[in-house]
Amino acid sequence: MNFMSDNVAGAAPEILAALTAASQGTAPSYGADEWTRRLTARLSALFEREVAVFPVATGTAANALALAALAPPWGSIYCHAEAHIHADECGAPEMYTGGAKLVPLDGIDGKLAPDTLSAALERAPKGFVHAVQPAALSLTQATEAGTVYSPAEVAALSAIASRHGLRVHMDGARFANAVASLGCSPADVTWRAGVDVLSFGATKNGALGAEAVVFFDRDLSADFGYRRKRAAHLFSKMRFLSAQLEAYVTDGLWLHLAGHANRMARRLADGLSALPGAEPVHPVEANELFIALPEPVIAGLEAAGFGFYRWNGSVLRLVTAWNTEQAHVDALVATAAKLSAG
Ligand SMILES: Cc1ncc(COP(=O)(O)O)c(C=O)c1O
Ligand SMILES: C[C@@H](O)[C@H](N)C(=O)O
Repeated sequence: MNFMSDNVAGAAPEILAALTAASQGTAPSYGADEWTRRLTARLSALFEREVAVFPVATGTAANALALAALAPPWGSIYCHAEAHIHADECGAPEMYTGGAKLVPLDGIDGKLAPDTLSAALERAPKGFVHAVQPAALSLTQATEAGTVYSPAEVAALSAIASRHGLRVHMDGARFANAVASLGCSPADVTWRAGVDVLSFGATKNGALGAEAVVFFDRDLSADFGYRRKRAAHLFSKMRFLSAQLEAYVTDGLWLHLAGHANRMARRLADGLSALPGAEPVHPVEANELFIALPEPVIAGLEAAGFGFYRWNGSVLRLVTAWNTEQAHVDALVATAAKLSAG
């Protein structure tokens, strides 16, 4: 029973069926296929705006290449200190931007606060030739702490960024979990709130391996095709990425899958939080939970074969997925309760 990450889950049957269907016969390559054409139309409808869509295979590629479209080599990119682009992408954003500097900022529960961003941008040495120049803000939605930004919170941060001439990127590796949690429209929490480009994630939520860079300001995507090709992310059989993504956003599958993951995280958090010595670290607003438990309980859960990250010390990270079984959630809680009872 593995709660290490939503990355450990398999692919949803609807996605696999779409791949099988897309594999019949031949199709034009490098994105000239019908699935890729339809995907752009579907995402334009979903976001209520004509968008430019570029499927890639990983979230890191989506983030790093999207940021390269927003920040020049001499630019700076403001993000949360726990942001995946800062902590877990091995310098890919810095490489693909040609050297832009990430500027990590602290924030409670994995979220940036307007005052923090504003103060950082006020003190940035704009026009000083010896210093990197503020170019982009990157927000993670849902965050690495399992929290979400409301549309108003995104809009407030984007407004500050815009006042200082920055563009706004959203790392949406878990965008579906955020939208399912917020119950808002995808447009309201992206372009209507000032976001210029979204890394639209699907891999963690039922796809086999597919992400899409979605430009709400299509002018910013003018050179992106070259960036993607040069980064070796232009798939010759693009239809197999696009078929996954098309199925993902058809009939609300993406939100159905994310809603289940979020409900399982909520159930897990409610069960564990009731145990003696349990200390939740962040609010549970999507499909991740961070909780401190007594060491004997943690060791007992590990011995019982449950999979999770020891995030730091006695704090665990547990992540649920589109197919997390309620019985597994209840088994973990019951085992922890038994261990707590000594
Ligand atoms: C918040 C966040 N962004 C981006 C990524 C990158 O995705 P990938 O591992 O596919 O490069 C991850 C990976 O799990 C993630 O958790
Ligand atoms: C790298 C690791 O954090 C991965 N992004 C995950 O969420 O599981």
